[in-house]
Amino acid sequence: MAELIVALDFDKAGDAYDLAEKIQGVVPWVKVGLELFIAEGPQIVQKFKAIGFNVFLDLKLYDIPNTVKGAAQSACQAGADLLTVHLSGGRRMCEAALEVSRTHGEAMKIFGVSVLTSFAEGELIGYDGTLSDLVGLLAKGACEWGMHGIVCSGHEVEKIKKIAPQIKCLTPGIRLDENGAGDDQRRIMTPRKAVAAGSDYLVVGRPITRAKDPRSVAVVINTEMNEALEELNK
Ligand SMILES: O=c1ccn([C@@H]2O[C@H](COP(=O)(O)O)[C@@H](O)[C@H]2O)c(=O)[nH]1
Repeated sequence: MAELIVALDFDKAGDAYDLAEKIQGVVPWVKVGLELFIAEGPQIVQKFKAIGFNVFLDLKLYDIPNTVKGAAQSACQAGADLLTVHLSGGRRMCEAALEVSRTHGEAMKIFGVSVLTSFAEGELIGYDGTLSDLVGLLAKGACEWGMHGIVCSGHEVEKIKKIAPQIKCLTPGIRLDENGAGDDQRRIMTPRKAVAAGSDYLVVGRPITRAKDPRSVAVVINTEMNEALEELNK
């Protein structure tokens, strides 16, 4: 089953709650990212938990292992269900976050960010290969290290699932119109195609948060996701 996560990229708790109220009952997860977390602090996580949402804390940690371990501990205490670290932080850094998760019965899952969906081919400094190859390489590491999941664009999901069928894929860069996001995202995909490719979680921000009727857009996305799943299970 694929699940929808709505990215609450706001700088005020009030705006985030207003949006969360509109999607309650339709969407099981909210994402708290850097903007909201820095503005409101870790208590924001508990507040969304208290009103029934699972919380994806997308802090994309990248630091020395000891610092990441401390940050993961704080995230776990705040009540996050899922935390991100950058896979490019390497084995020891990712394992430091995983150790915290294991100490707490793996209640908080650790997902590794591969290559941000805002990158297009040729944009990574000092790297001449394809982004798909780089994601594949990082996915192999993620599997060896025991990561719970990988953050990747929809275009890399099939490749990752071939390398590691058991690992979860979380996909941002979701757009209802696949012809172009017209924004900062570069590797985009429709909800239907991302689920058909095998993605387990779709993260959607602006297509829902900036819509006139966020709940209706969330319903449309859920419908696409369910139809794609039914097609897969035929
Ligand atoms: O590679 C990545 C990793 C994380 N994100 C996050 O997902 C949402 C996407 O929001 P949209 O408004 O739908 O573009 C956002 O919070 C990012 O921080 C990502 O886009 N790409």
